[in-house]
Amino acid sequence: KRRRLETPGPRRLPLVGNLFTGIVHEQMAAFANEFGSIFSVNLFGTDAIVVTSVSAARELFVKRSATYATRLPLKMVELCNFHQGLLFQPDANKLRQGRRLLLKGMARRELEQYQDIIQHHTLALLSRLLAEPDDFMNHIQTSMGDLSLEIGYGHRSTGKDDVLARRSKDWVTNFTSTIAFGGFLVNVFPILDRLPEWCPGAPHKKTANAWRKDADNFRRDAYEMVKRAVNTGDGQPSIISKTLTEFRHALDEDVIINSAAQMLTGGHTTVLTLQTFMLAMVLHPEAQEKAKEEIHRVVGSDRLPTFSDWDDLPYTTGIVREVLRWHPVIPLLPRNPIQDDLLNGHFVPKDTMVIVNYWAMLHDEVIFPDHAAFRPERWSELKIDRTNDPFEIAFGFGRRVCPGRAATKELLFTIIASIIATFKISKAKDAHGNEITPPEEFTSGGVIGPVPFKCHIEPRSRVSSQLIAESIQSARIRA
Ligand code: HEM
Repeated sequence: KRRRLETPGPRRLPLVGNLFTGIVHEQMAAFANEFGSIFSVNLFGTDAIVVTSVSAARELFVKRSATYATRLPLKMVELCNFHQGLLFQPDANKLRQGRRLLLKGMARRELEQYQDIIQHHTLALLSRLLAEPDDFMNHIQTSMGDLSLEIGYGHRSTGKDDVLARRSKDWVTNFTSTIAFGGFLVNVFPILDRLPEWCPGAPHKKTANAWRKDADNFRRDAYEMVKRAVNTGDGQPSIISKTLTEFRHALDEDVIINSAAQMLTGGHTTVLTLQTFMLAMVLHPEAQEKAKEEIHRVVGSDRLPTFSDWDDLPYTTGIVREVLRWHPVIPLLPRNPIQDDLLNGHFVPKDTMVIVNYWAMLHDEVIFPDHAAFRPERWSELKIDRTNDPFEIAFGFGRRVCPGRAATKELLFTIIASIIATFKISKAKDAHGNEITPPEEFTSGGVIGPVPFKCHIEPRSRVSSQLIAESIQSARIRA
């Protein structure tokens, strides 16, 4: 018999529960003002707990990590067999193995061996921005997708016609579509899966069958490609080739296949974060100018910034943190307790969906006054610590914290600082010469990014274009 949640929360309507008609994570954050940082909601009959403060998140996901380390898959994720990666892995042993693989593969000291790959794709992005600036949204996606594919599988994309890169892109797109609660009706009403495929209420079945087949084939083909190369001794350095060479016997083969593919979907968050950065630069030219002055003063104009400049560029690091805070790419993500629990004296049954509201934590008005504004200077005013640093919040907590966090910090800083150093990003103009101000509008779903917008991108000077060309040349010589 279903027991009702006793945790206080907003009043529900019959059948539908709490209706969220606007931006869900913002509306869920607003309820915290009335009900505190842990409250309950009902989503079309499913009871859920929402967590909106860092201290509450640490209490649950760090102190009570054994209870809250699980994340149950949404129905569509399960139907597509996408829960075999890491994000929704239900098997504790496979989860441990998969996390070991990625944490080891993506550790900062490991990344040093991939410096040439990171530099290659950073420069590829800069040169694409130089050649076809209007297509910047796609360039970011292509460059970051290619980067993940090369670090993960040792495969260097040959460009638009590269079959593996296209299949990888499809896998990432399909995976991210399934993880939005409202993206498929069957996620909201799992009972719909009992309908036969021909029934109008079950269009998800055909999609799930096709996506499952494509993903299973892609993940296996990509893995077999590396395995063959390792066996013949001509594998390029990559996370999988290293795994196969160094600790193949400690891991199940299906864990290697699925965890590596999860890295590609994880990498998509950097695409959306960099697109958010571009929007911030168009809307806040003053921030862009300050960062440019800082970079030119500290780094000079005869080399591109690298991660070793992090400590010397506080305003630029403020931009990186503010981009992650302003519109976090993952605003919400669930966890589920593996046993009944008590929260502030309120009963939480096993398997309840506990929604972590990262957006609410990063928009806490007490910690981040004028929270909706993009203000990189707030990071010089704040004493940065675990209660406010986006690198300690936007990447999750405890046992399930993002394994890509250290790599992302390095990558985002290097690319953002390099773009600011070499390009001026400003508003595009319409046919009459009027500036077009893009709206601060974001997609909805499990991972979010800005809706496509236009901007004007030009090299800061002839020296900037030369710097990009020379960096490409010297990278080629080194390779
Ligand atoms: C801006 C960039 C990124 C953000 C904001 C981000 C954020 C997150 C968050 C919030 C989680 C859930 C953590 C939790 O439940 O406590 C997560 C998990 C994960 N992330 Fe990231 N991530 C980013 C980049 C990456 C990258 C580059 C990778 C590539 C390896 C990656 C791979 C993963 C994986 C595999 C998981 C699942 C871990 C698990 O469930 O145990 N992420 N990420």
